[in-house]
Order: sequence, then C-alpha cells, then structure tokens
Amino acid sequence: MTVDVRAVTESEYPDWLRALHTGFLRPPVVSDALVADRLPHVDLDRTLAAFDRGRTVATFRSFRQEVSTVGGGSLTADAITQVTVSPTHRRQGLLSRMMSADLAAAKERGDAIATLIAAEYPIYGRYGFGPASWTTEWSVEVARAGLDPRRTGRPEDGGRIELSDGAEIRKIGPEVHRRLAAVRAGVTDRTPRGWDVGTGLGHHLEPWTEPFYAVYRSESGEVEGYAAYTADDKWGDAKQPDNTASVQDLIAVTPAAERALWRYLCSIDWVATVRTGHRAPDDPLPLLLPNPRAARIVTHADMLWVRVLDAVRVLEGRTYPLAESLVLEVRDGDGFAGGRYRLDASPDGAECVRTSAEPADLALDVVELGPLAWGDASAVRLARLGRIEELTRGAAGRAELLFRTPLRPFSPDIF
Ligand SMILES: CC(=O)SCCNC(=O)CCNC(=O)[C@H](O)C(C)(C)COP(=O)(O)OP(=O)(O)OC[C@H]1O[C@@H](n2cnc3c(N)ncnc32)[C@H](O)[C@@H]1OP(=O)(O)O
Repeated sequence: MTVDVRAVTESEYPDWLRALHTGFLRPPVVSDALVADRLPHVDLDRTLAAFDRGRTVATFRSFRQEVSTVGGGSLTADAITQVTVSPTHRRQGLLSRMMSADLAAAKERGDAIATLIAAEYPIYGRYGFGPASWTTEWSVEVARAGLDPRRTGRPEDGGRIELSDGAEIRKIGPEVHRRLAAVRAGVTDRTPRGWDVGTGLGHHLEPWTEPFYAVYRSESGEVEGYAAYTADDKWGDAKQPDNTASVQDLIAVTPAAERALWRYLCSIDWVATVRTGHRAPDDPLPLLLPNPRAARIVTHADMLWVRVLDAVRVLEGRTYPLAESLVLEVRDGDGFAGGRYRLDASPDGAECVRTSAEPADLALDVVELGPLAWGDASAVRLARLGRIEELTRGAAGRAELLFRTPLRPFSPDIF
C-alpha cells in the first residue's frame, strides 16, 4: 500500500497535530482546546501530511513570511515549519516528497525564497537551503564583567529605561521590530499571533512565565528598544543571590538603546548571570563589558536558512556598497533558480538579467546564493572551501567586497 502525500482537511488536523508531537518527541496528546487554538492560524492548503492506512505519519507546514534584505527592503518567503516524519516511516523519502510539493507550489506562487530554522544542520542543504544568518548566545558572569556595582544601570546619554508590561509591548513592539527590519537583514516578520503569544496575551496552553519588560526611550521620549527577561529566583549558600536573568526578546534599533539595555540587564541587583538568548554574532554585548571574557559563548550556530527560488529578485532585492559587475553561474538540481546571471550593481541600484552570451566569473550551487545575498557568507572563504568556483581570476575577491555587509544579518524570531 502506498503512502499518500497531500494537504490535510480540517477533520484530519487533530491527527496531524498528534503526528507533529510524536515527531518532536512531545507527549502525543491533542486536546480539543489545542485544536481550537491552532486551527484558525493555519492555512490547510499549505499543511501537508503523509498518510499510511489513514494514519498521519508525516507533517509539513508553510506560510507567507516577509524577510528583510540588505538595505532595508524585504522579500516574500515560503516559510517552512513543523516538519516531522514519524520514526516508523523515516528515511523512506517522505520529507523529500513533501518538500518538493511545497517548493514547487512556492515557485508557482512567485515567492522569491523559502526559509526555515533547521532542527539539525545536515537536513536541508540537499534541498538548496543554505544558512543565511547565524546566532550566538552568551552567558555573562556579571561579577567578572568589570562593571561598577554602584552603577544604577541608568543610560549615559539622557535616554531612560522604564519598566513596562506585556500589553504595552504588544502595542509598541511591532513598530520597533519593523524598524529593526529596516536596518538589519535577515529579520523575519512577527505575526500578530506571535506578538500575542510572546507578550502573554494569546492563549497559553503551555506553561507561561510572565517576563519583566524594560523599554528604552531616547532623550526625546522615542521608544528605541525593549527587553523581555525572566529570572529564576535562585539563591546560593551563605545567602548569596544567584539569579540568572534570561533574555526572552531584546530588540533595539539604535546603538544607544542596545548599550543601555545590556548595561541595565547586567546591573540588576541579585542577578549573577545574564543569558542573552539568540543574538547576531556581532552583537556589541561582549565588547561593552570592561572584561569581555565574562561573556562566554554558549551557543553559536546556523539560524535562518534561505533557499533561493528566484535569483533575479534576490540579487536585485538588496543594496550594494560599490559599483561592480559579475556573471554568476548558479547550479540548481531542482531547476528553480539555476542559470547564468549578470549582476550590474552600484550604490544607486542593481540590475540582474539572465545571460548566455558571456562567460561566468563565478560558479556556485544555489545553496551558497542565500548566504551570499544576505551578506554573511564570504565569497573568498567559500572559494577556499571549494564551494564557489572562481572562473575569472580575482572574481571571489570582487564578490566579497560586493556582497559582504558591515552588520551581520540578525534573525531574532524562531518559527
Ligand atoms: C523546519 C523544521 O521544522 S526543522 C524540524 C525537522 N524535524 C525533525 O528534526 C524531527 C525529527 N526528524 C524527523 O522527523 C525526520 O528525520 C526528518 C523530517 C528530519 C527527515 O525525514 P525523512 O522522511 O526521514 O527524510 P527523507 O527520507 O526524505 O530523507 C531524504 C534524504 O535526507 C537525509 N536525511 C534526512 N534526515 C536527515 C538527518 N536528520 N540528518 C542527515 N540526513 C538526513 C536522508 O538520509 C536522505 O538522504 P539520501 O537521499 O541521500 O538517502
């Protein structure tokens, strides 16, 4: 009997959730309340399953997403999530079948890219995805940081930090997040439901700890950032406070806000350790501390994976720091974005066209195109790794100067 792959119907959704929980090793229990909570927020046409004798044995879902590009633009993505194949059916090609169906539909719809956050690194390269942004998490040992313990944590530049609540963050947060996307590549838009759930206002069927919220306002009163953090109320022997403040969300759109929020978090009485949560690898935090070694990296890993579906829109959808022309030969085994492209870029704009007349300067797999276009990958390093072929001498160096960005991409949201 063959295993069927197709979109689910409403009545099949509870079993889809059960299969999802099984794949993610969560208790395979699905209540009516959970179904009622989730169902209004999923597009059933984009909720795929594999069925074996009527039972769901694989799950896959996608939704529309906007991703910020270098220079403040954005591209529509086919965001992929909740991918599982039950242990009884693994390594029989079910993920490959669901992925090809979804990517073909995304290409047909005109999405420029597909995105995902990978559970494990080796899964998605074969489908043309490459890691376009990376994440770093630090654990700061506050006592060693060299900060003056008498400091109040008050900002130095006339701005101020105010404590807030979920309702206010729900109101002011989306604008701060939008402003971040305008100055940072790799930011995926946060849905209204994401805001509700993240600020404690959505339905919470899972345990929820109300965080503390701190908002940074500039001297003129404008909101430029906020942090949400929890603490674990831990004490050591000899009555020593030993709390860890764990940052759940920290969005800052000016350097002053970034500096002020980190100094605030590292100056809270009773807080011995600050866990930063997911940050861009070039977050200023460690170097803000008089002793940067007090900030230990506890995670450094790939974050947002991008699969280019439309190379022209991706290459034209960002800004460039200088004038340069390059011909790229993009290989794509799945046929979505392969071809030879001539990119004429300058600080005033970029034009990208398919070409067959000219020889290519660089040849690369589509896997490398997302990381290059989002400014994080080094063309020179990829050439050293043998993943970019330099067909014109010096072309990798020219690509490096053209594609790399001063700020690394930052993807604060997990989906
Ligand atoms: C965006 C997200 O949702 S990330 C979450 C991903 N899900 C999980 O990690 C949950 C646990 N894992 C699973 O459910 C499954 O193992 C999945 C979904 C990762 C893979 O599903 P499968 O149906 O087994 O994959 P499928 O059989 O289509 O594999 C295709 C190829 O990828 C390889 N592959 C699949 N999963 C992995 C893996 N985790 N690591 C390395 N290679 C893998 C297979 O070996 C196969 O290679 P081949 O074509 O050279 O033979």
